[in-house]
Amino acid sequence: MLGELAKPVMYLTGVGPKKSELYEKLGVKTVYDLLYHFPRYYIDMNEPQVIRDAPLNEQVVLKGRVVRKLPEGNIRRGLTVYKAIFTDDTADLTIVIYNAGFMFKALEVGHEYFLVGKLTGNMIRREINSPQIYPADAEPVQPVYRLTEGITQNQLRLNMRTALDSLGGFIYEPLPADVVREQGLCSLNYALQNIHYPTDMHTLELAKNRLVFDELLTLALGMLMMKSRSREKAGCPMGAESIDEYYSALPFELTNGQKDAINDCICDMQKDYPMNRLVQGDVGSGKTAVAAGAAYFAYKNGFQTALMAPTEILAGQHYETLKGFLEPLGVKVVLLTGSLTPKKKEKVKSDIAAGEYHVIVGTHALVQASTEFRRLGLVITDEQHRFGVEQRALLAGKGDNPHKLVMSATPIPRTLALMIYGDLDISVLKELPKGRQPVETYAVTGKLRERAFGYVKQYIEEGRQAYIVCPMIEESDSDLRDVKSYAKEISEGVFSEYRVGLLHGRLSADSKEKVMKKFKAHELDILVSTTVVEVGVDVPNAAVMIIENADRFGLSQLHQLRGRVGRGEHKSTCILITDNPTEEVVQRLKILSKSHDGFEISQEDLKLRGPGDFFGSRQHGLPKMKIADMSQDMEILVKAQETAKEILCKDPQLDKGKNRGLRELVEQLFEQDIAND
Ligand SMILES: Nc1ncnc2c1ncn2[C@@H]1O[C@H](COP(=O)(O)OP(=O)(O)OP(=O)(O)O)[C@@H](O)[C@H]1O
Repeated sequence: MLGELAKPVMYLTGVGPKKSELYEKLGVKTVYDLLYHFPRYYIDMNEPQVIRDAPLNEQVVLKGRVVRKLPEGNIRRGLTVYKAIFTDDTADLTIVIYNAGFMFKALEVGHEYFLVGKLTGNMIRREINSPQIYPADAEPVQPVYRLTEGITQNQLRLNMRTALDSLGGFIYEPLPADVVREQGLCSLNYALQNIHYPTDMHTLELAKNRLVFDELLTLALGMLMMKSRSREKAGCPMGAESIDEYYSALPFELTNGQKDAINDCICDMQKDYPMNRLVQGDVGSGKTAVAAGAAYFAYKNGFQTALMAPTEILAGQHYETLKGFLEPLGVKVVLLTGSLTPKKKEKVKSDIAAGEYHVIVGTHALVQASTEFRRLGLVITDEQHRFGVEQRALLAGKGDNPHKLVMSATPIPRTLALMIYGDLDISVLKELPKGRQPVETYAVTGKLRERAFGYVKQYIEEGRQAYIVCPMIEESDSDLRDVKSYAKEISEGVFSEYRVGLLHGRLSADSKEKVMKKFKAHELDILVSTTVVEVGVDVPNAAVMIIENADRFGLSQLHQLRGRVGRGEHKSTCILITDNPTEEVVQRLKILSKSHDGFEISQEDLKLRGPGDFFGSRQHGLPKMKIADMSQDMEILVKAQETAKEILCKDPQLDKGKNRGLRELVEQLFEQDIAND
């Protein structure tokens, strides 16, 4: 299908072997890769500003002519400055170029140019330093690409032009004609020409829409095909056992959401293909009780359950919780982590293989090839976005195609969740357990730290516990707080009469576990910690949290951190301290004082910080997107999903001739992902 496009870039006129090595650093090996190396942004010269009105100290686009070139000056050795006077008849300015004599020489008096750069000086004497200069007949929208050392913007543009021209206007169209028509898309040929060299912003929009649609459609097809493939295989169908005794043994009444989610699982696990379900719930919504219910159902049916957590701390905690819920009912629970001694590990593993344990909780050690199960029926993963699709598949490969349950607190819109977890069904825990009060949240400057400490004291005196979170482990050159010196300072100073513990990621797994155990058992009053407490740590008696350098964290992360308090019936407080109270920081932190809804907060975070890492595909284990941004391209995402469903409904394996191009796209996208890992 690729034909000409599969040719190595080396064979393009103007590239050659040396440059093609540099191109590899950009992930560009073939002409196809080059064409899909999309611009980061564009410079639009369609509507240049007039010099007289152009603002100072901002990026501007100007059009005019060179009036005069001034004699060159040598500021010091190795630094030559070239100047020219430029006008558009509303005002003049001086172009200043350092060292790049070739650029200066190319300027011709009387000729017209576009200048792109920052105007400095004042309204009487304007200057533009080292501007980008384009002849007046250049293409009006100029792409700006991600580069690597040795390849300049102009070279890349030139090579791109050559690549586009070499295709002679013909590019294989992978989408079926009816899809292109129904979705009102432009052709792929048009899209590729115009994503690089749009004549204006409208053509760019058309091109972008088409390419984003292609990418999201491919992704949606792939995810749906994975889902249906897993349904083809027989699973571990279970019988309709009652789990009433689980409900009655719990120390609390489940919320309706929790009950529905457990029922969803029970229903799924009775089918003859494996369950693939995501339980999504905001911080503290009680996902573990859902997991335990599903595990108990598997137990009643004579199957083992494996629960995989992202950290040792969490694995330890899940182990304690599940033991508490399930052992009174006769279920044997065991913890299997990387930090067990080799001898102990061997023993635990052989007991698991012999079927001595019913529920096995652990970290990645669980996925190691050497762990054998006797009768694995259910695999639960916590916070799956840290694992990714392939890892999940690895664990699921054990046993006889077991049921799969994923728990996630990541608040993402449903459509997006469907895409990210496209191969999963979703249960959402909408409400929090009864009696929870919203965590009172204050954003203050460091000046109020003493008062914040006063609050903490008050809580401790009432029998509660406190977290203090800092961004760093050790002291560094930055002004950021670190847990080590902080813990020392407060335990020798303001909190000397209390028990202070220290937790961070560089402690050994054993020490981490010990500290967490002590904190859980209320043998510590204050835990000074890095963000290792962020995900899932559950100590309901902890009711106050101070977060230092709060401006360093994203809102969603702060929401996760804050979610460590307010998990019991006690009134709770979270104090965000910042020594950088700019207007923007204050606005951002205020959102947390107002909202307690993870979904709303993540939307705000998106608006303020842009998609960033949160939607980074690596986090979700999805193939990398080249142009689609799943947080921004929501409308196209929905259309792509609908189209994918329609196509697969008629042609589940994309075998038909007209869908063959799509099939190749799917294979390419998913294979590439595996290759990159
Ligand atoms: N229905 C309920 N009523 C009262 N308490 C509950 C209920 N369900 C769970 N809990 C308790 O609420 C706390 C939070 O539950 P859990 O740790 O499962 O939350 P989570 O959804 O995993 O949250 P996070 O994403 O923050 O880790 C636990 O102490 C748990 O025992």
